[in-house]
Amino acid sequence: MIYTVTFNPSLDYTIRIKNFEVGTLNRTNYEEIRVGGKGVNVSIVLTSLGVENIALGFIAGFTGDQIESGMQQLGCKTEFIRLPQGFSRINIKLQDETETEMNGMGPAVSISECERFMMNIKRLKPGDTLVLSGSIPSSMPQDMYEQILDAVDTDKIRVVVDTSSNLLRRTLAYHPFLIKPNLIELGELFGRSLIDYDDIVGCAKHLQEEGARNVLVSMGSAGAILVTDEGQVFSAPAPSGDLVDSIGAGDAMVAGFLAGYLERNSMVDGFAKGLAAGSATAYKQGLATREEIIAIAQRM
Ligand SMILES: Nc1ncnc2c1ncn2[C@@H]1O[C@H](COP(=O)(O)OP(=O)(O)OP(=O)(O)O)[C@@H](O)[C@H]1O
Ligand SMILES: O=P(O)(O)OC[C@@]1(O)O[C@H](CO)[C@@H](O)[C@@H]1O
Repeated sequence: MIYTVTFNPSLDYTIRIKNFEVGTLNRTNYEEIRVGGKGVNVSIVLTSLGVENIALGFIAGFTGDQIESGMQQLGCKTEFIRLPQGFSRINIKLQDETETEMNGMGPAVSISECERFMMNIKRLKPGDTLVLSGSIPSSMPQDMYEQILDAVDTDKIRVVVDTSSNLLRRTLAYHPFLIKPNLIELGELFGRSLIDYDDIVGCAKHLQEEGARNVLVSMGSAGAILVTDEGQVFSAPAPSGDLVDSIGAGDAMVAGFLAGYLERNSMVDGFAKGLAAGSATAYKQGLATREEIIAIAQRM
């Protein structure tokens, strides 16, 4: 079984405003609300690809109800812990010439609720996959990912981590099966901006020395590079297409990678499906469906 973890799921309110101006009234010319949060997005794409999974995390209030029912309508299995107070966040994605994101702080999570969450982790079995995605709300212990990794045997459970650079680095000592930094996050980890192929591969290998097994570096329109624990390096540009909205492309890539990898335990299949799922998502509004991913994969 694959379990995805999203501590702070969201409703993503995507709006377009022509010539957005700060400090004045702006009106939208496009708006849409979708269920979001990194692990939630991974669950939605996995489900669309026919890969069974369970979404874990916390929800609260009317927005939390909407997140849960929205996911269930998409066929996802959810086992969220419902918080007694507050509401799950609404993240604003403002599209103008550029993309501006305003992510909410989300509801407060108490220590006892964190302890309750840890009970979920105890039930993981050898062969399961655990996807740790996204930020940790400020109300929660910032070592929550480490607490989880302390409780699982990462030799027997495949752990995938996709989170901000500082939280990501703290998980490396636990030997996660896969980490997926984007180019900016990888650059933050090494204190410089990365553009050179050899430099990127070198940094990925450095993260392996720090403990990561496989490192998938996503590079937006430039595609991705995968450095495996067997020393192979795969790299490919993104398949061609017209960018519509890249939000969730990284999450789709994680889901595509897992779906592709788990079919035959093949890194190259994971890499190809991850790339297809990421770009298929970037070329449409919202997350790509199975059909859209297959269509892109067929012309790669
Ligand atoms: N503009 C784009 N054109 C084509 N493919 C893209 C584009 N943006 C993203 N992708 C595809 O999606 C993959 C992941 O994208 P990206 O590197 O932006 O991840 P990310 O920063 O984690 O994304 P996000 O946080 O928005 O989910 C890329 O490797 C690529 O295959
Ligand atoms: O605030 P976090 O947890 O870092 O990221 C949350 C988020 O921006 O990531 C997803 C896209 O990857 C969105 O659906 C969601 O709004």
